[in-house]
Amino acid sequence: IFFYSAKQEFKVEMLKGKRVIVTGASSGIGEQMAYHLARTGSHILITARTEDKLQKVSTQCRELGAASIHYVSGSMENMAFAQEVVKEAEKLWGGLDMLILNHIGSTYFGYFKGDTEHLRKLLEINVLSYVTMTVSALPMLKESRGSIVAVSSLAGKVGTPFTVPYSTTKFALDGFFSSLRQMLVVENANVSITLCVLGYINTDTAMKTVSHVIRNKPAPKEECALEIIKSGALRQRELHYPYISVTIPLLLRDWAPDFLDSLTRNNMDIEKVKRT
Ligand SMILES: NC(=O)C1=CN([C@@H]2O[C@H](COP(=O)(O)OP(=O)(O)OC[C@H]3O[C@@H](n4cnc5c(N)ncnc54)[C@H](OP(=O)(O)O)[C@@H]3O)[C@@H](O)[C@H]2O)C=CC1
Ligand SMILES: CC(C)CCC[C@@H](C)[C@H]1CC[C@H]2[C@@H]3C(=O)C=C4C[C@@H](O)CC[C@]4(C)[C@H]3CC[C@]12C
Repeated sequence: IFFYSAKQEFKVEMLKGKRVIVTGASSGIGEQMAYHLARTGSHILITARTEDKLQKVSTQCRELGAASIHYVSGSMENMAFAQEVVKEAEKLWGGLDMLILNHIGSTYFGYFKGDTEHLRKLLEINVLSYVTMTVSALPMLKESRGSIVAVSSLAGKVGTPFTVPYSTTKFALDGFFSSLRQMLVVENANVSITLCVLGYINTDTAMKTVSHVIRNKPAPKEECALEIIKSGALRQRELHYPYISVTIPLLLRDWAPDFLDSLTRNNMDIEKVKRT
């Protein structure tokens, strides 16, 4: 099976002229995904809260060769806004080929003090808005035999310390999208779901939040963004990026969980985490 099932190769033409939504595209990995999509000549709709940043990203996308570029600004705390973004795609293009869910609400890397309200808000932004957009986009995606890409984390597959609310939301994405993937097969719907399991990436937010604590080197956001887009276009079930630093912990997870837990802690300078 290994030798005869040659993997399909990614080609730029796969995305040329495709209609794609990218959320959280005003900075970090989402911004880089918009640039890669622009280079492949896709129709792009980007969203986040900060309008002036979206404007700058749009200008850059136009220069890089996007077939078309639009943005809508608003907060994913609001489910009506999540629906509105999908409706905007329908208005613009009358259909959709790929939905890339990438935004997250801001969170802390530190001690969990039982702040249920923060967790509730984060569940809304990181999970419920993903569900809302998926539900609104599914009719169009079924029609186009399109793809859903959900950006998650190693912290949404294994327990990492200091990320209690964040990990809660990312584990939930695995539950929702893995079960939905099964349902789409049962219903004979040809819509692919890709869950992206990412390790530590060098975005400004991540560097500001954890670079003083995490000992290993972050992977580049540009390459990360490209791998996410490729995995979506190839309709892969999961992306592990960076490959080794995600795949090894996932292999250890079910067989040596305590060992993995200690490995993860040893990778951090725990003394440097603020105790406020
Ligand atoms: N960087 C890392 O080390 C890792 C990142 N990931 C995942 O990668 C993805 C991207 O992360 P990264 O690029 O680092 O994050 P960034 O902080 O750089 O980007 C987050 C994006 O989400 C937007 N956003 C924030 N709050 C809201 C809101 N309430 N409503 C709508 N949009 C919002 C931000 O724009 P604005 O503020 O303008 O709204 C921004 O565009 C996330 O899903 C994250 O979990 C996974 C593993 C590791
Ligand atoms: C087996 C171990 C060596 C691996 C440990 C990897 C750990 C340390 C890595 C894997 C995923 C990473 C987090 C992540 O997914 C996203 C964010 C959000 C961002 O805004 C702030 C940083 C934060 C919390 C990252 C912190 C570091 C994490 C936990």
